[in-house]
Amino acid sequence: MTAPRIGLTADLFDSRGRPMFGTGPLDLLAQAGLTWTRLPPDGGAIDPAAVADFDALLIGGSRLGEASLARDGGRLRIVARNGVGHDAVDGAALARRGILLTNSPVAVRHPVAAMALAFMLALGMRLPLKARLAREARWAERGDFPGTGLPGRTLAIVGVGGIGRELVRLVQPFGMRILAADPFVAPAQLAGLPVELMPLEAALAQADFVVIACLLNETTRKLIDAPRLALMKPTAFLINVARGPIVDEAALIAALQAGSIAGAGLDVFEREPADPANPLLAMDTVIATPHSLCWTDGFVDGVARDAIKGIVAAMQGRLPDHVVNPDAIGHGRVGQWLGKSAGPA
Ligand SMILES: NC(=O)C1=CN([C@@H]2O[C@H](COP(=O)(O)OP(=O)(O)OC[C@H]3O[C@@H](n4cnc5c(N)ncnc54)[C@H](O)[C@@H]3O)[C@@H](O)[C@H]2O)C=CC1
Ligand SMILES: O=C(O)C(=O)COP(=O)(O)O
Repeated sequence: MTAPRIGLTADLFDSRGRPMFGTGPLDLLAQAGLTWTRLPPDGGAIDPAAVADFDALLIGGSRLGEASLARDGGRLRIVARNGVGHDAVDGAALARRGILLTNSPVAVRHPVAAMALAFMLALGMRLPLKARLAREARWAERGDFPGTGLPGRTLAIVGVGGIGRELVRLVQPFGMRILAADPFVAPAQLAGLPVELMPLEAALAQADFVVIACLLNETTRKLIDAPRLALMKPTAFLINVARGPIVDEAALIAALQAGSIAGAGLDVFEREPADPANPLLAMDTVIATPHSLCWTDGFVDGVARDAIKGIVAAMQGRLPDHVVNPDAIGHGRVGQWLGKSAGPA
């Protein structure tokens, strides 16, 4: 039996070639006698060779669809998403071959909700503009730009899953009214939370701050389109911490240019990396960050630890936590390795 091979996608490394989560999470592999390999840059989609030759993959934002599975030889046990959103991975195609797909939903909650709150505070206080006034010695103008405080204002959260509910908890001290639009959340999940569940349109029309925190799928693609943006107040801010394609970007640009909404906080874009010519990047009313504002120490370490624990479990013949394509579990391929270690390191 050959030593198990574990591949890490190239986008999990920083610009100097170091794992972006430091070495701590990788120690979990070493402690289990497992070694890892950095995969070559994949141009955005997992190379079929990675599926042919590896027992486990830890993946950042790379796409993995049927094309990536062309050389599957039956060896790959698990694809672990280093994050929670798995819209770029075809979990059903993996399940058909008996390959587990896992994600890391726990460690993301606080940092991503905190990122949404950071956008709310920074947009409301006009932080980038005020920082520029100081840098350019324009103190005389500081009274020209009153901000928007959070107390007494209305927050609408689109998607009250793990991140959305953490945001509800985080904004408690600010005394906001909190609306939620989520057709699929179980009422029990909102029990005890001071949230008014309502249709999206009603929430958009009343909100001063709208935070997108739902997943991307075919029901949420362009969910925030021109007619829905038109429902928002001209004083309201839109914040997207989830996935770019949930918002119709051309419609958002038009709404900002027309002043029909006050501003936007965007960590995610329809196309990533965002085109440098994207007008959103040049607007004074927009704070844009490169899909990484929440990458604090706790986020990068915690997410990678959870994902790597899943890989260790599968390599040791155990079912990992947070399997997002449970249909894979009944497949004969899983039956062949369950209870069996992937082999000596
Ligand atoms: N910018 C970043 O770095 C990060 C972005 N994310 C994104 O945040 C998303 C949410 O993460 P979690 O809260 O952990 O996921 P989750 O699965 O716990 O919650 C997603 C929520 O969206 C809701 N939803 C589904 N369809 C909807 C619709 N049509 N309208 C409104 N709500 C709808 C679901 O019912 C669920 O409550 C992830 O899927 C990911 O795309 C997550 C982590 C980091
Ligand atoms: O967890 C997610 O869905 C994220 O977007 C964060 O993970 P990433 O930064 O894409 O590796």
